[in-house]
Amino acid sequence: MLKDASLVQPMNRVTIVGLGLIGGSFALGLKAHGLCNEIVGCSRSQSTLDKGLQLGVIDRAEPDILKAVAGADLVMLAAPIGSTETLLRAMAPALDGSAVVTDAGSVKGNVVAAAKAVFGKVPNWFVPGHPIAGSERSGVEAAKVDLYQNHKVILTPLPDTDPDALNLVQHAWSGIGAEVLTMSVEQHDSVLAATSHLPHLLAFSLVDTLAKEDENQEIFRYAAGGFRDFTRIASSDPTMWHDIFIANQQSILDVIGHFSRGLEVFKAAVEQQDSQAMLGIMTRAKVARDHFTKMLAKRAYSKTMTEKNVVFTAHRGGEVKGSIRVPGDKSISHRSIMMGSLADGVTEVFGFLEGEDSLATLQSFRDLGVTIEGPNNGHVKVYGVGIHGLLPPHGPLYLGNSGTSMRLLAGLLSAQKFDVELTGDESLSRRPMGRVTKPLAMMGAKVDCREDGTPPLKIKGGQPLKGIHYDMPMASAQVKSCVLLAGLYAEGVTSVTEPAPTRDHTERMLRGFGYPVTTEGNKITLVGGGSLKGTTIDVPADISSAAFFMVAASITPGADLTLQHVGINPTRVGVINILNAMGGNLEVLNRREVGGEPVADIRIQHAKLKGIHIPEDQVPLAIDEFPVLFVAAACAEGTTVLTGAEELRVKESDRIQVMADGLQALGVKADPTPDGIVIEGGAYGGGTVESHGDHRIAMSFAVAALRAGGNITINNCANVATSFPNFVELSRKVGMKLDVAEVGESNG
Ligand SMILES: O=C(O)C1=C[C@@H](OP(=O)(O)O)[C@@H](O)[C@H](O)C1
Ligand SMILES: C=C(OP(=O)(O)O)C(=O)O
Repeated sequence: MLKDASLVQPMNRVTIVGLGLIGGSFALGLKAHGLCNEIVGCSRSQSTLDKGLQLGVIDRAEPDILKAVAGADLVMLAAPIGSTETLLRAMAPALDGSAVVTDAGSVKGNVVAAAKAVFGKVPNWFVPGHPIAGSERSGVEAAKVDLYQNHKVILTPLPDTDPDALNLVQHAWSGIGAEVLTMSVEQHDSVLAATSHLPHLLAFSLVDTLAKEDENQEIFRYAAGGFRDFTRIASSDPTMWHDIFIANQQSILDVIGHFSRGLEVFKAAVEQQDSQAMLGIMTRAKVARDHFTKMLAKRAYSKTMTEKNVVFTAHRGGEVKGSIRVPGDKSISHRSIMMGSLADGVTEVFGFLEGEDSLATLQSFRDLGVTIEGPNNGHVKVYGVGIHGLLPPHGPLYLGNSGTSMRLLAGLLSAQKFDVELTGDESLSRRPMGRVTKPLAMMGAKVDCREDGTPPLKIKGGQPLKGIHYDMPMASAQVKSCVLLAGLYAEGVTSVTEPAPTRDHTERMLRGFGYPVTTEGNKITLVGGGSLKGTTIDVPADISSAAFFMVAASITPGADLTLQHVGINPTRVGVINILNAMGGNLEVLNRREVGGEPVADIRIQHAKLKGIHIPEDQVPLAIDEFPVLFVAAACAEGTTVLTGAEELRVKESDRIQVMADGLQALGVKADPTPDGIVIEGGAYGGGTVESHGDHRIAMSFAVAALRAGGNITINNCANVATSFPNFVELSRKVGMKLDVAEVGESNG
């Protein structure tokens, strides 16, 4: 048996049994990467062996299988899977345990059964494998040196498989550029039945069906585009696919049954001209397909901190001039999908934020069975399923970076009949969820998190909820909304008191959907058991995104900027109040009300800012704006003191510490305190800062460059897309000088 040390040495001899596209490409890869000194080819066909020698795929041809296998370090079985048992039996006398044997068959259950039939049990030197690569071309002449480059190879070791044998096979595949995964034989066969065997079967069947039609000549003459794309794989090798359909019979029959039921549903929708059902199927399919395409191209749908490091270089200086509209409000966008889904009838949303956070909410409701069209330029159409119409999702709901999605969904889903799990990215997985699981437990919900109170959240379905009064220990709109959304399903009255006013979009929007909610002082109350009626929602521009430009204009000499259609809900205007209290020049113009939310245009001109002690009653009203307000403080004359803001420590990052570190790196005197920060204004330089994957930190330091003595390099900025996907474009439009690059791997 080859031991570990041999892994760094090239193998002495590899024998390929069955010299076609798959075996030949493996041989070429091993040779090209110097992983093997000699390749022996074995085939029943002399002409194949001759071709293999001629093309340089093999070094030696050996038609006698016993001779071919003797003395090999590795034997690759790459013949059609129907012949596996015969070939193993033929080579058995030459296998004394010194060679590792692997295979490349598309089905693993039958290969394992063949090995058992020949050897009594699966030998520990046998490592079943399957490269997920191929082409509709076959034969040794189609072999390609890079066929497996960046392709997946699945190995299905058994409990007894020798770890050294597994290592050797893994090393061979990864050495030729493949990505090696392991899974069980059963899992492999059912996954492949769905993702490979069924599509091939359908392609063969469709072409055969059409070819039998009388007018087939006509059909094929005009069959371009869709037909060609869909049926490319019907040119694959029939013998090989025959063997696969026999070998993986049960899994294939299961998946054909599943597919047939889906086809029947689609057929009925077409028959009945049921537009909602048809659009539901197709939008879900399109989204899923786009998602897979991005995943396969390694561009994640939701940008996370483990991806490439997106680096902003914010050049010192620049202007802030003109008139822009920032994207839609994130809080309102989340809620529009949630309530639109629970409503009876259709809800149309305009101005929806196409950022990763609100898209995570949208995707979750698709996963919960809701048909949602769009977003197309901020237009979303939600076909509400009614308050009891959500369906169990097929897996955990992934909420990316979005705390709002997780906490609000926790409330809403704790009252459903089905179990569901909520997961998120690295940052969200560190954020406290005890603040929602506690009141939900009081209502009778069963929501588990990790021992330290962090996600994932596992919600047990079928729990009857009862209304409670909850006196919130912290000012949090997410906790308030979570309890109120659970309250929709609870028996009796649910009420919440908040220690300070927080954003009231949930209450306003529930009323907009015709659900009575009362607010008396700091107490919000609703009664469970009602229903929501679909409506139209116009999402104003997000004041939290506008805030970056409010500060940018305030600190930049000569600046004069108008921000259009900004939501100025009184529970959100802390940033305007604070900047004006610092001596800022912000005018609120053209006030109007759109769909229950006040909106205005805001004109900001440069002003000399001065440091202040920020009034604590403004803290919840500007909770997301503090990172950029700290930049304003760094540009102000004198000292700015923030207190009562410990909540900032549990956002996407610890925003007090991370901002203090970044400001200090630029030479600003910034002293963090447990519940705030003390910042001395004055001149500062350039430098490199870490955003820790927090969108608001990244954008704040981009703004800081307007007054910096040098350029500012900001690491880990991919998550700007969570709340403000066109931040860079709009920054440049107003005259800021921002460059973006993607480098290496992110370090989080
Ligand atoms: O309800 C909401 O939409 C939000 C509430 C706030 O969080 P907390 O409730 O944790 O303060 C805020 O920071 C977040 O960006 C959005
Ligand atoms: C705190 C924020 O969002 P969330 O809690 O939804 O992640 C934010 O956007 O600043």
